[in-house]
Amino acid sequence: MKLLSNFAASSHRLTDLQLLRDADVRTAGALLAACPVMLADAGEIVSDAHRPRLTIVLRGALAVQADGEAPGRAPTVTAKILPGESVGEQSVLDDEPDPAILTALEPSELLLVGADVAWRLIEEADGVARNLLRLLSFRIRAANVQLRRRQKLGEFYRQLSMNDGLTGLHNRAWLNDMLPRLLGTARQTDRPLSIVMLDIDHFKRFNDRYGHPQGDQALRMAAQVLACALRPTDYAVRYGGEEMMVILPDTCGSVAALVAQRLCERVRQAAVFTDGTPLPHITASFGVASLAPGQDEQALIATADAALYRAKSAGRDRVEVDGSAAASIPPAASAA
Ligand SMILES: Nc1nc2c(ncn2[C@@H]2O[C@H](COP(=O)(O)OP(=O)(O)OP(=O)(O)O)[C@@H](O)[C@H]2O)c(=O)[nH]1
Repeated sequence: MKLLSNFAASSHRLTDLQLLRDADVRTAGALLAACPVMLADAGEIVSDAHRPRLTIVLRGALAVQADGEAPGRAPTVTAKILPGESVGEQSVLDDEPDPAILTALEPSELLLVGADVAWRLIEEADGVARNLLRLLSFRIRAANVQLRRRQKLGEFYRQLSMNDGLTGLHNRAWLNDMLPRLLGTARQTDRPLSIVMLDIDHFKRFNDRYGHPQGDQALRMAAQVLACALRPTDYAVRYGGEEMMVILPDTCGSVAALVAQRLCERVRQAAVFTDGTPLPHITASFGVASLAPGQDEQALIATADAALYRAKSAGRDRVEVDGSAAASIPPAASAA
């Protein structure tokens, strides 16, 4: 930066400065008179990493870049400071150098006010403290809005990472996070919890015969059946490939078997359409298990999987519950 003059010798007016709006300009003028007015070239870094100070833009513009950027990453511009505006108030109040990086966006004239003068302005020039409070309050509100936006965005991406892209159901990451918690709640409240594992029947044949996109459509349809048939307190998860899981909190095995039977019928009855053309109906096999004392999530899933395997072996398109064949639905005409 190049020294142009002190503020008293410059042509800039105090009343154009945001911090001095409606303030005691006579006192402020006397305090600022000796402060240097500097000329910064476009792209020049003008921040002082060693001392707290107020930088007031008289002409041109400054970019403020947050500190702590990862090396090699393009820094993020968090604010643009225009003529009349200032930066560094927080550093003066904290008596710490400003960690932000200030860069001139164009040839700029800057008034540099050291922390000692800035404090005298606050204490001696009426109106400066009020303007400073207004400014800081505005910045806090703007920072809060930005924070809320980031939180919402973070939540959006978190949700996205917890959902299966094809079916919209919860995914395995969600299951790994949530199932232990749901089991914990069931144990703490001494309430039952059941799960249903389901697997589309002869899905390989369906894919081979009608094509993978049509198979995808069948998976979406099955997911929709689950989403529509369950209570708001139940959860549907895409467990893997063509296998899905339903979690039924507060539900004993016999009720879970009825739910599974209802799902089995609805999957069988639902039509799969591609481009408006109906394809043969699909079926699915279901295994039901209820949380037993001392059982963890792995054991619970293994029990439901074993029941599902039995439903497959018994002819598919049916429901099997825990160890016993508690429910069985006769197979209907299917694509296979
Ligand atoms: N279209 C489609 N197919 C999938 C997807 N994920 C898994 N599959 C297919 O699902 C089929 C599963 O086949 P298998 O495990 O042999 O089981 P199946 O043919 O359903 O036979 P059973 O389970 O014994 O009734 C495989 O061909 C996979 O490619 C998917 O996202 N989309």
